[in-house]
Amino acid sequence: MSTTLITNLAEVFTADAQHTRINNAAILIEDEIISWIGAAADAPAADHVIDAQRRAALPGWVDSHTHLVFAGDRSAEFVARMAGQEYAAGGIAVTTAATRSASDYDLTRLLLGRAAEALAGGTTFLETKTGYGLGVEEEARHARIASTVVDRVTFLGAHLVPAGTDAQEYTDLVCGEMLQRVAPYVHFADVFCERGAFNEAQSRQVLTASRKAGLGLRVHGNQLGSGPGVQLAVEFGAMSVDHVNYLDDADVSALAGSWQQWDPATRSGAAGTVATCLPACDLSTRQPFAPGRELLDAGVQIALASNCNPGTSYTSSMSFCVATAVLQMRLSIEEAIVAATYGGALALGVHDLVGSLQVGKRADIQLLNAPAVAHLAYRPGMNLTGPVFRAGVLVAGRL
Ligand SMILES: N=CN[C@@H](CCC(=O)O)C(=O)O
Ligand SMILES: [Zn+2]
Repeated sequence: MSTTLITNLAEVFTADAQHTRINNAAILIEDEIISWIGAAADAPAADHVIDAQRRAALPGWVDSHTHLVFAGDRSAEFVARMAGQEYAAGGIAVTTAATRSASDYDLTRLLLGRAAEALAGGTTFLETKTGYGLGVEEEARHARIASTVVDRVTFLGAHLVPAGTDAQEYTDLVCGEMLQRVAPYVHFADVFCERGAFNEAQSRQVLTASRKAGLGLRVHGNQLGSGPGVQLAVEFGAMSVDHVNYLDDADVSALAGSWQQWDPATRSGAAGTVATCLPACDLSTRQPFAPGRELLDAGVQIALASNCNPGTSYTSSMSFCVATAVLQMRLSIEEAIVAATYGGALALGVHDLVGSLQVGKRADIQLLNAPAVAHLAYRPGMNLTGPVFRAGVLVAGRL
């Protein structure tokens, strides 16, 4: 057993249930686990000592929603959108064509590069989705490649009905052979329940089959307009419903109802459906921000994620998402950090492992080149990520 003490921290924000903040602090790591946190003056001895030079520490980001297995470029679509064009689900087909023609080597190389960018930005736990294959062989290939790089993989065969294919036939394929082929590589299944993608009946079919296959469920819902996505997610006990831009009172009540058996003070009980807000996507598609403030006030557990993908949100910067959530969505800095760490972990069902700095949790820690975590929003657009530790090992940045 080896111990490492990170000391001389100006501030530690733990992202625990009480949003505990400790000034002049230190963190002790035993192998890959946090074994002690407290005032630096009281710190135990350790085999190795790291002087954090008055930096602030917080948990590594848990990015619970990305689409990183892709090739090609859609910057022209983005430029057209900035000139007034509306975002439509059909853009997915452009990336699908480019991704299908990329070799395993190229797709892996591209994915590794994106995962490294995320890590350098402080993301220590990463989910990604398939969904640019849209055929049995391609979806299985993308799932297999993703499973070699990221922490959790989500099957999103139900992203778009490929051109020239009958919607019902394609949904049957997703729920049958495709699901069977990807299942060994994935943890979750997702469906894009939206106008131009999958309707309520088709989404229901995908969720039913995926649940039967033993996968955790997620839904892309209420992104481009109001619709049945949120209600379906709650009805099926999905772990998250993501986007949530267009919610009515019944949607918010349904989400809040799903958390009734959860005690936020002890973070115990039966978890409901996390509402995942994607502020970088909202900006890039010129959609209204998801009502994160209202959801929190209603008692809903929320997550913030990057939704890094070539169509709607080509950034993996969780710091940018946190700053935007504070500046534009009226979350406090503590609420935004918790949503981007513990909230993401809850959405992925890994909250006992990562997402907060607590004794017994994996030592996924990012240090900021700043004395307080408030600088994440106070200095928006600045790259403040310093050394990043994953399972107690320095994996990015410099001491
Ligand atoms: N909304 C569906 N899927 C992605 C966008 C995919 C694309 O346009 O390529 C999203 O989460 O925004
Ligand atoms: Zn998405």
